[in-house]
Amino acid sequence: MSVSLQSHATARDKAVSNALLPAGTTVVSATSLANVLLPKEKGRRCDFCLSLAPQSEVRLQKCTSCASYWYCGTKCQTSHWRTHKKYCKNINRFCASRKFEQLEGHEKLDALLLTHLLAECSAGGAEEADNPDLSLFMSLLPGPVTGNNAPPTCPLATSRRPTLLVDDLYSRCGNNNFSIHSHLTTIAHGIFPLASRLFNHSCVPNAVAKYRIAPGKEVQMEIVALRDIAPGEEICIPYVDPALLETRQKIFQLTYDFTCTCPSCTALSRLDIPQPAPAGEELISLGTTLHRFLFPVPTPDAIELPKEPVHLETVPSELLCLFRESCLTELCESFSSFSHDGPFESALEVGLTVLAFYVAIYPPNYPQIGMHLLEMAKTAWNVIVTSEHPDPSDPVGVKVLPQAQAYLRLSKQVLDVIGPEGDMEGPLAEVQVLDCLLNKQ
Ligand SMILES: C[S@@+](CC[C@H](N)C(=O)[O-])C[C@H]1O[C@@H](n2cnc3c(N)ncnc32)[C@H](O)[C@@H]1O
Repeated sequence: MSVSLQSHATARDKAVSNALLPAGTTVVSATSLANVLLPKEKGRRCDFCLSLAPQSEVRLQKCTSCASYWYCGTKCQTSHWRTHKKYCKNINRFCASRKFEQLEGHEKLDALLLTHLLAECSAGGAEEADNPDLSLFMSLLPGPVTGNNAPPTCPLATSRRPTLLVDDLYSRCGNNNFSIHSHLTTIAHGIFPLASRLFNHSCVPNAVAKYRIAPGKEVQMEIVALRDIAPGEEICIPYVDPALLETRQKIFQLTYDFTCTCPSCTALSRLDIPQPAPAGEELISLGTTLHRFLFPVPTPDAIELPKEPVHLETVPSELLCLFRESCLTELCESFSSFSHDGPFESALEVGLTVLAFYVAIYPPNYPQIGMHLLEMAKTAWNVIVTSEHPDPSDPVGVKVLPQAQAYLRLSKQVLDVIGPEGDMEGPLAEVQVLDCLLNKQ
């Protein structure tokens, strides 16, 4: 393995690289011990491999016994039966019970994940000693949420009662629960003990988790280096979205029981971020100043992405009020609305400000930056194809085409580091299609 554990002053251990790991390297790859689909994905995706139902009319196969679990084929259904048979007969009664009905949405998901985990513990050959993944899971640090708060679980049909206590399992679930995502959309939650054992959190991480989803194959988590990682350097991943500038420290304390001391949190604790957050016209005007500060180039097509994380201390003090969560939320909503419904020119303007925020908040090569640049390239393409050309000597395309090409080039530069992820036919395929269209112009 390219990493080893060393002791850490406050986090028990940390993962350090054994050699130079170039950007894009898969540091660790693992399958889940247990996972659960989000309710919105039930029936759309296979409950075993998590892949989407084919686009055609071919439907997923239901489990004929409970009719509540769906599979893309016999192979997945057979593989899932090893654990699914433990709760298949009882799951519908459990989900219709008052104690389950009364739970909040996220607690229902936890209850099902815990049920899947218990089924794994009681499946044949799954005693802790026989199952390295299970013993690794039990070696994880328990979180601050103690077992007494464990949600109800579905009764299991088994003569082999799990020897592990529900409370002990649950106390390790909250702080070791990954959001499985495809192209940045969360589709499921999962337990990946090896990644949990190895990686601490940073809001300026040098690696991220991605998931490979393919029909008939267990979902694979890969931890990918975002930049070159030097030998002996600690490898950290983000536990929560670093864009949660105001709430993330609270989440670390409540869910993970630590205070983050990464360079971004240290800078934020020293800076005096003024209240109230700007909104409306003032937000647009300050946001434009932020993008001019971060991209001091004459035209948008000359933009280059910084090679190092932006130090928040270097941002002019009159722009610090932008680092309230409501600012990015408002700008992202405007970008999304303009890029869907137009005017597309306005989307490009707001989009540049969103890009400036992302570059200030996320480290280089962070997936959100690449995905946003792809949306910018698509929007620029929409400006070109929807514009009327009243003056043939000055078509909009002459101005916007270089922008579209620049955004696409930068998007590819970022997304290539992370490589293929999620369901097939993702953003990298879109980059290819757009590349053909733009280079024909
Ligand atoms: C998934 S485990 C990470 C592996 C852990 N270091 C170990 O030795 O098992 C998560 C726990 O590690 C600790 N941790 C993770 N990141 C940390 C950080 N940046 N600072 C302090 N503690 C951290 C917290 O106790 C957290 O609940």
